[in-house]
Amino acid sequence: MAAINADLSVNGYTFEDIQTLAKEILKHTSLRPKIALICGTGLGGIAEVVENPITVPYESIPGFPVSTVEGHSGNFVFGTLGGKQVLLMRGRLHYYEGYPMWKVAMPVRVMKAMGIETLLLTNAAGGLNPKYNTGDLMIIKDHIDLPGLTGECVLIGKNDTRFGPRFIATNATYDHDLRSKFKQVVLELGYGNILQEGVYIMIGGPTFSSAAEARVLRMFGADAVGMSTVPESVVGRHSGMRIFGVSLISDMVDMEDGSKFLVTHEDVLKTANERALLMQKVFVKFIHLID
Ligand SMILES: O=P(O)(O)O[C@H]1O[C@H](CO)[C@@H](O)[C@H]1O
Ligand code: HPA
Repeated sequence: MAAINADLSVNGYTFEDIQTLAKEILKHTSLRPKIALICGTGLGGIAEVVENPITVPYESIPGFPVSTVEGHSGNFVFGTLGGKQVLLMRGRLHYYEGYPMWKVAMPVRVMKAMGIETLLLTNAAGGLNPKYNTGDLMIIKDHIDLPGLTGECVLIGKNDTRFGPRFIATNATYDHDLRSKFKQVVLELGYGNILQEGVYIMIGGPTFSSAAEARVLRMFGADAVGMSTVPESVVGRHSGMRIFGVSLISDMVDMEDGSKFLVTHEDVLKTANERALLMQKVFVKFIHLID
């Protein structure tokens, strides 16, 4: 296998590095999926319903970073879901783990090099919209890239146009057709009462928001807050992929001064666990409907 050069001036991984990683991963399977799903915190259970799974641990891929967060196991899983070939990323990389932004989203470039055309993003997020409840599913209709707005956009650095153009529009990132298909599936399964559609804001983490910060995020127009997803969707968009995202509202963010409720990662995992079966059912039917 060729060496990974990781040239920092071109966002760490060169175009050739990405092709090398893709080829290395594809050696494990003859499947060539066009749909990929990134599993959010505690949402890796979706991989358990993948038929004839082929698991490729990140640590078996030379030059690939590992996931360090509980609830993210660190494997690619190839197989069939809803009658379609799929690639699952079970274990994402986060900025707060100490990875630079370009590394956080690098797997999306590898996916593109493997032939992925549609990227499905899932995450656990804190609810900011007072109408939401813990356990709700929020289709992402738009995002706020808070790190990007403050100088940490994932696309910063020299641009190699083989990945995508220097400047890209990020409005209308989340595909309308996929959003309505997902809505249809959740309604058909009888879960319309927990379905929301809203704006996701990314913070760097790993601190959960203070009450004053949470009020600011709400004032910005965000409905849910998390520490992921946006770099992946921006890189997916940059490379011309169709994007869909959904947040599981794992906790309601406290905005009251002096409140005694202190959210923990265990709370987030608990909600994800409670919704694991539903997420499996929804994604099997949803993926079945994707062209
Ligand atoms: O966004 P995902 O990976 O689902 O995880 C969310 O849950 C973790 C906090 O409990 C953070 O990593 C946050 O981003
Ligand atoms: N805040 C930020 N990120 C999160 C939260 C939260 O409340 N829940 C899950 N990820």
